[in-house]
Amino acid sequence: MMLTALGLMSGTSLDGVDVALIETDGKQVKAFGPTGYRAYSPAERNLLRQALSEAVHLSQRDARPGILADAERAVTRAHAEAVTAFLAQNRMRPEDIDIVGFHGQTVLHRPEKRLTVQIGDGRALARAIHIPVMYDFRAADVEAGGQGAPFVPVYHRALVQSLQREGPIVVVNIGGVSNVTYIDGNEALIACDTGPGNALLDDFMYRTMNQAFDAEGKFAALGKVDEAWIARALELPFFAAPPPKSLDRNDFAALKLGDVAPADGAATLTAFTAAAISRIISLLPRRPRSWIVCGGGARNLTMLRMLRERVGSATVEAAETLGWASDAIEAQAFGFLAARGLKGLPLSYPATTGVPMPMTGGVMARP
Ligand SMILES: Nc1ncnc2c1ncn2[C@@H]1O[C@H](COP(=O)(O)OP(=O)(O)OP(=O)(O)O)[C@@H](O)[C@H]1O
Ligand SMILES: CC(=O)N[C@H]1[C@@H]2OC[C@@H](O2)[C@@H](O)[C@@H]1O[C@H](C)C(=O)O
Repeated sequence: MMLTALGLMSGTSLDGVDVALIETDGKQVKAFGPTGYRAYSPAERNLLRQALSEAVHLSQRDARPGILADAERAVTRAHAEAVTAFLAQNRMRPEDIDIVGFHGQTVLHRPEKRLTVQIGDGRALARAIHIPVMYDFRAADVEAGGQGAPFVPVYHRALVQSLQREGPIVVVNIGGVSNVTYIDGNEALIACDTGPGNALLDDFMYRTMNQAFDAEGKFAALGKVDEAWIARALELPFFAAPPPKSLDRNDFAALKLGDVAPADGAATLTAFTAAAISRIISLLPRRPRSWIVCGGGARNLTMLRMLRERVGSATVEAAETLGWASDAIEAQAFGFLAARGLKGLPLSYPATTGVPMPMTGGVMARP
């Protein structure tokens, strides 16, 4: 049975809520619908940053001490507003949507402690928007001993099904953190986080240039890459570990560049992201022939160039050039995952999150 699924994603970049509609049976995507976006206000972004700091002390997934309760209310409200605006813009009613997939906002990710925390109240959202909501997608996986991330790989596989490209194919998502999905014919999916995405670079741009990010990678293009710094950073044990593996947004925040010219720092951090992504090649069964890049990092032309320089003769294409809605892929993915969860299909696999067996998940809230 085909479902009309609305996916909602608030990623590690803390920029806002992505909204995307798809028609799916949880296996294939029949049609892509409209997309939407609701930016966080500066005050909301600030609240989320504080929530991330406070969440470091959490030891239970459902505890909301201090500012985390405020942050959760703000996240739920922002998502409700995003859905209401989306429905109005597209002249739709709540009854037109079968299910909402609500990721929430990750504030802490510690898979080694079987802990991953996404704030956002699924029940309150269902009541506010009058649509059934599936949420807490990562909970069952971490509880069973999985990494709890990445979850987008099943959706990447569905997207790649209709694509004519030489395999193995890797889909890379460069968000706050980067993750890859390796697809090689009918073999099992392999996936993992690879290291930093844009988060280190964004934080650096904010500190040194008072800018939220390096638009199109123009600033990094002016700088000189410190390859020795990158080689040292890549010695961290995370990079040599085979998949599955996953990261918290701030896992590399302690890496310091020292006293560098801002453009050189931006160039080095951009190259670090590209180098960490290409580091995965030697940990995969076969060398990928085609790389498809999605997430905000696909708009960073310097990052794309640096990735091209590090993947040998393989092709590197931005997802947008294939007609995929790059910014909406994660939101689409959570709509797709909600449809899968509703049907009891697996969301994660031993080779994507390290969960002992293919695992379904998601918690349902009805209005
Ligand atoms: N025009 C652009 N030029 C360069 N970089 C850009 C551009 N637009 C977005 N980005 C980068 O992409 C980031 C946002 O990426 P994205 O929306 O994929 O992240 P996310 O979904 O929040 O993260 P994650 O996938 O880790 O959850 C921005 O913070 C910025 O660094
Ligand atoms: C715990 C968490 O929220 N992880 C995010 C983060 O952002 C990118 C990368 O790290 C990925 O593992 C994941 O997001 C995508 C949506 C995923 O689960 O596939």
